[in-house]
Amino acid sequence: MVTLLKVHGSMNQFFILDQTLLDQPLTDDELKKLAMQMTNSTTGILNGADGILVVDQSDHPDVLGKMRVINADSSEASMCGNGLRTVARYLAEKTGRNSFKVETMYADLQVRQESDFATGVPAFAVEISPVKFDKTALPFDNLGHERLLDTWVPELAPGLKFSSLAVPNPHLISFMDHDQLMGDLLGELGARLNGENPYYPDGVNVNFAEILGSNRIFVKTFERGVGFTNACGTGMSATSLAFALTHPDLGKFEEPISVFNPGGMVKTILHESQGQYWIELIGNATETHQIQVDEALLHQAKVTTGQVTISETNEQAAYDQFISTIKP
Ligand SMILES: N[C@H](CCC[C@H](N)C(=O)O)C(=O)O
Repeated sequence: MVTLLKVHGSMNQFFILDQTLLDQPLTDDELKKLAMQMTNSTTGILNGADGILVVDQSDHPDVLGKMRVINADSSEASMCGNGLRTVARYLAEKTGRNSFKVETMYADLQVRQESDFATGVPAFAVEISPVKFDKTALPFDNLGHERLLDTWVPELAPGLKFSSLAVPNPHLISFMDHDQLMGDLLGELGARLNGENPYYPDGVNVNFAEILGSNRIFVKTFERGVGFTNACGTGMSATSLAFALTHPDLGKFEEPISVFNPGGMVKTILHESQGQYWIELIGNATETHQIQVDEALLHQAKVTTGQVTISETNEQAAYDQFISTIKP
C-alpha cells in the first residue's frame, strides 16, 4: 500500500505522489493518465484536484527531492508555486529538515518553513525563479513586441495593458478594476490563449489583478492546463513583480506584498540581485487527506473511491478559520 496526500496552497489543490515509496516508479505515460483520472471531479476521489505533484529522488547536492508538476489536462509544467510549498512541507516532515532545496525542471529552489500563518495553518516560503521577460523564455509570438511590460496589446484585448513573464512557467498579466476582473474576459482570454492560437502556441497562465493599495493586490488566474483555480502561486508571484515594475509607487521590492486571491491570501517579497529578479512566495501548506492505495491502481490510473482508504486531517477547519479573519 502507498500513502498519497491531498494538499492545497491557498486552496489550489493537488495530490502528492512520492514515487520513492513505490516498488516501480510510474512511466511518464502512466503519470499523465493518472493525473487525468485523479484530478477529474467525476472519475477522481475527493472531487479531484488541479494537478498532481510527483516527488522523486534528486542526486543534486543539498537537494532533498525533485518535484514534477502534472496539470489536470496531463500537460507537464516547469513550476508550481502553491504546490512547491506543500512538497516542501512533505519533505520537511519526511526528513526533519526545515530549510533545503527542491529540484524543479529548470532550477533547484530554496524552500524553508515559516511560522504558522494561523493556528493549525503551517506555512512555507519558496523561491520563485528564474524570472525572464524575453520571447525565448515565454514564448509569445506575432504580437510585434520583444517583451510585454505594461504594453497595449489590442490583439489580446482592446483597452488593456499587458505584461508577460516566465517564472519559469509562462504568465500574462493585466491590472484592471474589480468589475472587469470579475467579468467574462478572463475566462474568454484564458480559453483562447490555451487553445489553438497564434500568440501563445504553448499556452499561458492568464492573471487579472486589482490594486488594493500599497503592497496589496488581488489576483485571479485562468491556469494553463487547468482553467480557473482558486489561486496560482507562480501567477501571484509574477503579478507581484509586474505590480512593482509598473506601479513602483505602490508595489515595493524587499517588502512583504499581501496577495489576496479567491482561495485566500499569500505574501510575496520581491528581490533583485545582479540584474536578476527572484521572488519569495510565502503561504500555507495544508494537508487535508491521507489516502492509502494499492500501487497497482496507480499504474492502472484506477484510484477510485471504493478502492482506497481515506483519512481526513483536521487542517481544513483551521484554514477556513484563518480565511474568515483576512480582509482584502
Ligand atoms: N498551470 C501551471 C502550472 C501550475 C502552476 C500553479 N498551480 C502555481 O501554483 O504556480 C502551468 O501550466 O504553467
